[in-house]
Amino acid sequence: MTITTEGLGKRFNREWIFRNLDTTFIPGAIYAVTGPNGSGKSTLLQVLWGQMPPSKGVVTYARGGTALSGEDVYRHVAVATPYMDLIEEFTLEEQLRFHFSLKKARYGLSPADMLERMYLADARHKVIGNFSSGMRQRVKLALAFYTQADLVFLDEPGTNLDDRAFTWYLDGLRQLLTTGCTVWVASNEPAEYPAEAHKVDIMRYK
Ligand SMILES: Nc1ncnc2c1ncn2[C@@H]1O[C@H](COP(=O)(O)OP(=O)(O)OP(=O)(O)O)[C@@H](O)[C@H]1O
Repeated sequence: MTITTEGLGKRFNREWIFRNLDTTFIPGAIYAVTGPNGSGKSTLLQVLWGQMPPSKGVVTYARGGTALSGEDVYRHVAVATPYMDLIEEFTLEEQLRFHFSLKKARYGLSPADMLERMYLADARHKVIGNFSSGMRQRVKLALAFYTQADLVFLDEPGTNLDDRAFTWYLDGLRQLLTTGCTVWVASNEPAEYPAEAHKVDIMRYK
């Protein structure tokens, strides 16, 4: 899917978070959205995936040359963000089964395959409420990686990951990039995205 922004801007009250963003995001590419804390990286991602309306300008979506309504974009989106909640009362297996009863899985994976790939098979019957912060982050990333989606938004993906989990994340990201989807990584940490990522420095749009 191609996303085009024209004169895009977002403000909260009187403060412009970003403005005058004219960009085309092309399928199969990876974008690193960079900028200091509080500069607007998460806000830009939310505007791009249609969760938040812009204050100015437009975002248009096209899939295979056909325009797509902003209201239908959510069907093609997978997201992992710090403010996204998992279902605390579910076990990991229930969480996966629930999510993938609504969304199609990527790579033809079953929940059992996913548990193996996430190195969390031993925690399949543990309730999410008792997961550590690093385990939660792996679940969020796995849901984003393993959902069949054209657009994948990863906000601060390396948060709380230990070295082994970070390697798992980078492997998953690399594999994702072979599928032709478009990926956004909002991060100030260059290790969290490959060197070929196109940079979108939010500070240029203040
Ligand atoms: N719903 C909201 N209402 C008012 N202000 C908001 C709202 N959401 C975000 N902001 C403000 O917008 C600015 C950008 O926030 P955002 O979370 O997008 O930054 P960020 O670059 O992702 O930060 P971080 O690196 O800390 O995650 C901040 O000043 C924040 O306080």
